[in-house]
Amino acid sequence: MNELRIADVTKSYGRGPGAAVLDDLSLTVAGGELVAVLGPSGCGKTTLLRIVAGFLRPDSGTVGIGGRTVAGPGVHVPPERRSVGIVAQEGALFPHLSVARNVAFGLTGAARAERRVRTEEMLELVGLGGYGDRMPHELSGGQQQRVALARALAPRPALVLLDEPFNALDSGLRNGVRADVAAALRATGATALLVTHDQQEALSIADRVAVMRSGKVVQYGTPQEVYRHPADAWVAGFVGDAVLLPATVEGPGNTTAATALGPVPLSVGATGTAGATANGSASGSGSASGSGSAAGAGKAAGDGRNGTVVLRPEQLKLSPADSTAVRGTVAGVHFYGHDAMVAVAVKGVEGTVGVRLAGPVAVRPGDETGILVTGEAAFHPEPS
Ligand SMILES: Nc1ncnc2c1ncn2[C@@H]1O[C@H](COP(=O)(O)OP(=O)(O)OP(=O)(O)O)[C@@H](O)[C@H]1O
Repeated sequence: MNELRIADVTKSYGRGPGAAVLDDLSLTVAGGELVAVLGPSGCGKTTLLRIVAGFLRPDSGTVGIGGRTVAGPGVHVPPERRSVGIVAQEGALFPHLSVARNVAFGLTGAARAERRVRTEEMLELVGLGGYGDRMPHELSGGQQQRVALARALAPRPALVLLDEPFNALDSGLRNGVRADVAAALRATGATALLVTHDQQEALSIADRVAVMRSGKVVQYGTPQEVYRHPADAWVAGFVGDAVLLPATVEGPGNTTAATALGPVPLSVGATGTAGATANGSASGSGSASGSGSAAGAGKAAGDGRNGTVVLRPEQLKLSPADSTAVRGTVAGVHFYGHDAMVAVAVKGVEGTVGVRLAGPVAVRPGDETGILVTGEAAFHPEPS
């Protein structure tokens, strides 16, 4: 299978020391896997993709595709010889060529009949069978992106690189096209690296997510691992809405933390006492584990240790104001259709606490309410 192995890659655009855009970055994508590189604008995602594609050379480190080194000391295989298919953000189809000729573009070595069969097969795969004679401008944005994927997959590349491919699509269309693209990639067994700054996109379609910050992979794990056990408070906030509470470990076995919302049970290993890593790096390649290892695993953390508890808004519930729960005041209600977020001001918490509600919202700003925590939380000790 076509594994992608990025090892110790460093790249700077030459603005002196400290200007490294990629900082000793390592990441391994197993053959047939779809990995999303998720990070904020400017963290180096596109630079990484361009190095893998061969449009840029790393300052140091190596890139291997399917066991062959394509970039490294003294090695630079040009892009067209890397067996890499690329799906760009938008507008990447040749406007003067029909859909079929766009898809067939990379099939130069094949006989004409074979090209026709492969082209139609790829268009079927992306749900556009019979569209071969259309011109790109006769397609919607989502259809154009699916043609771009068909074109990338047609020559059976070892690796497919997708650079924010759904950015230009409106939100109604985006979910459907994402799912179709992920399904098409899986159907061909292609190894794929998708770059995005959209956490929903990364979590919903990738097998694993590499969270990038300032040129480094700070966490690498399955979507659930990254969401449930974020490596640090920054990752927690970046991959979803997070409630961060100052906390002190307490209780028998250090399994609970005292917070402004009352005692919160900590997930196994969350204080480093149960020996489990919580950031999912154990199931990764080992080459891209988070530097801020989740929950302080391995660090001595015991009763009285201070840190931060990370909860998700869906772990919080409202209860009657006269219940025994911790009380707060509703500061705002934001309705999103499928759910709503209620912001609650709680004594001892900076800002407000977000509570996600799936059903009807019975509270209004100014109301007193009780607030309950359900489930377990990750704990990040303060550095000692
Ligand atoms: N050709 C270049 N010359 C100099 N600096 C560059 C060049 N290309 C990118 N940079 C800088 O490198 C950093 C990383 O850029 P890159 O495009 O890789 O980030 P990104 O994570 O893809 O961002 P975005 O999501 O906004 O596309 C940025 O600070 C950017 O300004």
